[in-house]
Amino acid sequence: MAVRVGVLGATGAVGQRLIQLLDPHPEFEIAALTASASSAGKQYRQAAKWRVDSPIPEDVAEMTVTATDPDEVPDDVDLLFSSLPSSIGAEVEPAFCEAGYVMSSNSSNARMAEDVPLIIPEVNADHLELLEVQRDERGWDGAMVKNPNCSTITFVPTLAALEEFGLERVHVSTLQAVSGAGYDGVTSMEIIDNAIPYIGSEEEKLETESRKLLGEFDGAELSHDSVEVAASCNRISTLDGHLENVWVEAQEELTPEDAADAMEAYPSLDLRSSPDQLIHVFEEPDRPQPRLDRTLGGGMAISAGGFRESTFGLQYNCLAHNTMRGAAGASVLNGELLLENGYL
Ligand SMILES: NC(=O)C1=CN([C@@H]2O[C@H](COP(=O)(O)OP(=O)(O)OC[C@H]3O[C@@H](n4cnc5c(N)ncnc54)[C@H](OP(=O)(O)O)[C@@H]3O)[C@@H](O)[C@H]2O)C=CC1
Ligand SMILES: N[C@@H](CC(=O)OP(=O)(O)O)C(=O)O
Repeated sequence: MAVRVGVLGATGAVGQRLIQLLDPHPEFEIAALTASASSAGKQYRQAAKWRVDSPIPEDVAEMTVTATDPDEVPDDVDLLFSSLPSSIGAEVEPAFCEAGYVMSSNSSNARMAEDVPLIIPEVNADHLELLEVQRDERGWDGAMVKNPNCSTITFVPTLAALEEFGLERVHVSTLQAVSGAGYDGVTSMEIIDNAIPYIGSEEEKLETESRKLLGEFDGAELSHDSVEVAASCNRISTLDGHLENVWVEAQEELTPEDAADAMEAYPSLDLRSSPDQLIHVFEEPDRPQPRLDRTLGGGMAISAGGFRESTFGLQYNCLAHNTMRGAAGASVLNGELLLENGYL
């Protein structure tokens, strides 16, 4: 029987992607949709300005949106996907977990909290056991799992593939699509014929979340990895797909061929939304490119290419679809991991 799920922030850009992925999902059944007070009580088709590139699912369109309040969500909903603005998430997500709901959240609040697992299933599924610590400390029947920032998700799997070489220092520079800023995030007058070398708090997120993801969980505490990470983030005028330039200094000798082989061999999982091949390695020097490569693996694969030796160690480029692998798809994958591990 399918698990009954709810979407918090269901009318937003990420909420709509979540509905697009969850509606046909064989393991999940959409049973609750929440948004702000101005949407509560409306039919979903009236509350949401549907902008996703497939028709609005008819059964979802007929559902009534409720306020984002634990008392408004039916008790037989077992899993919540949250795509709320982080300031709202910080207020309401703990109340849902306290009320017994298990939550897979995309919002950035609490990602760095010591007892909150920040998960990319193919990289650190073992960190999920941190939920036992979380439940002990907070007295929750529910649980909270986070997925990282979309730019973090793009480069961390490639670093995980190189960990055996002893990562010391990483520099990453991003070229981020406009969809990452949301529908109203940057105006056409700002971004056409332009690039913006600033995305608020993004650099700090890449630098800290990456070390948490690559850290070790010993059954009681999570220690962050010692690799030093420096990031520089830029908005460009692509629609979807974050492209990143990465430089890696390692303890061991790390040639371009070693790196390409390690990434190609890095395993995926057999969760329903995991791609068959997690990291696609391109030999062509001008790939990956956002328009050509963002939909690989149904938008859930990472791609990499342009491997070369540089003054600052190994250099390469990587890419992922920011609203699929980087947001809604990442939350769904974490929901599948929670299901597989008996949390639902
Ligand atoms: N856009 C993207 O590609 C990415 C976004 N994210 C993150 O995901 C989250 C959502 O982003 P996005 O979908 O773009 O945001 P949107 O602004 O498009 O959607 C926000 C959602 O939250 C609801 N909401 C707003 N205020 C409240 C409130 N006071 N109480 C309850 N619900 C409220 C909105 O409801 P209503 O329609 O009623 O206002 C809407 O459903 C953010 O934390 C963002 O940083 C992460 C990665 C990528
Ligand atoms: N800041 C990201 C999207 C985002 O909302 O990130 P976060 O999930 O960390 O809030 C971008 O602009 O591409």
